[in-house]
Amino acid sequence: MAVQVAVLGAGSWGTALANLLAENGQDVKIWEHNAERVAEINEQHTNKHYLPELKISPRLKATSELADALNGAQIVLFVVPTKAIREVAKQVEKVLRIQQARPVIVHAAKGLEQGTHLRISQILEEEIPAANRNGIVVLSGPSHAENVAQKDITALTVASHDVEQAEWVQNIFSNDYFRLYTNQDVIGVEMGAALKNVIALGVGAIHGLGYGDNTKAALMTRGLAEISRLGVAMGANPLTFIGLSGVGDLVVTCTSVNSRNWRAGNQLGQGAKLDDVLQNMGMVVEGVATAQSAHELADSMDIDMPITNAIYDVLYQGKDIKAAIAELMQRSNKPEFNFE
Ligand SMILES: NC(=O)C1=CN([C@@H]2O[C@H](COP(=O)(O)OP(=O)(O)OC[C@H]3O[C@@H](n4cnc5c(N)ncnc54)[C@H](OP(=O)(O)O)[C@@H]3O)[C@@H](O)[C@H]2O)C=CC1
Ligand SMILES: O=C(CO)COP(=O)(O)O
Repeated sequence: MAVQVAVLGAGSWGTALANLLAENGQDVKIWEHNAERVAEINEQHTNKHYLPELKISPRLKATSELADALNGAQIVLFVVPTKAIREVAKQVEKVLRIQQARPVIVHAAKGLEQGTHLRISQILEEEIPAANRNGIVVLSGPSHAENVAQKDITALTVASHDVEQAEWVQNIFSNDYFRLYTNQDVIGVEMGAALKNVIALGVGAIHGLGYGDNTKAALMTRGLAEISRLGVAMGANPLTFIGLSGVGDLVVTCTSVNSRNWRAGNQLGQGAKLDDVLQNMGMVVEGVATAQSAHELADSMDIDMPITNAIYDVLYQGKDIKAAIAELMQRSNKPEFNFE
């Protein structure tokens, strides 16, 4: 039987996921605050701004009324940028309370909240009381919306403390090009997802500056080392960082022109100003805000994250990228691993 799903956010990823679910035979309503985009999805079956190539399934219905999207939904899938999660969750909570509903909450966002440094599932836990949610599940992993829209074979992680719930969501999303693996390490999955965006900004920047493959491999590998360091200190399982939501997502984001984070970094490396880059992107570049959260979090926990800190300095302190690279290279010599 079809499962009723409310998808919140008709950006690139929300549209790709909602369309996939509709094509899987689920009953999907996508909520979008922009009424013109709602009309475009319902009447033209397109979303030209975010996914210009996609022909959207006529099974997918869009609405600008949150209560309409949530009415009867068994799954509520949050796919708005990190900075909008709390605000949208507050609106959802009000509606679920009136509807006396208790859906499974799933999110596919990748970031850490600015100020609080919270992971997305923690924000959702704070804003939606247990009486109005039947667990929280995280969808993550190497998955550019553009590739999923083209039905490229894609493998992801679906994470929840409750393995049965993760398996239920796994079955609802799975098809012949979209394969999901369950994982109970919610902290590791969310931390890998958030922090790889910062490293992708750095890899884009060194590409823009003309550095070669050795430099990119070094940055990605040492980037993963510090992502794992912070993640493990927060309670993650180190193995998660060699999985799809760790190295998998780091690789796809650091090597693809589809990545907004990589593209933003590339433009910065070529000398563009951050404000101009963000304004011209027309889509969210999560790594910029996450660089600040990760820098502050690592500082407060006394975790060494030299690459993330260097990227923070470039983005927020106006440091020259070449000077930041030189400082990284002048650090004292170290062993690769500190085996206990
Ligand atoms: N794109 C991708 O390939 C992937 C993205 N992700 C993650 O998914 C999340 C969403 O990204 P993505 O879809 O790419 O982002 P986009 O920038 O493509 O789209 C964002 C969507 O959220 C909406 N939105 C923004 N702010 C609000 C708000 N306050 N209230 C309601 N709606 C809002 C936007 O509406 P409007 O257009 O009106 O501003 C738009 O529909 C991010 O955390 C990203 O890291 C994860 C995997 C893949
Ligand atoms: O998370 C993503 C791919 O897995 C998308 O990355 P960008 O936000 O950099 O486009």
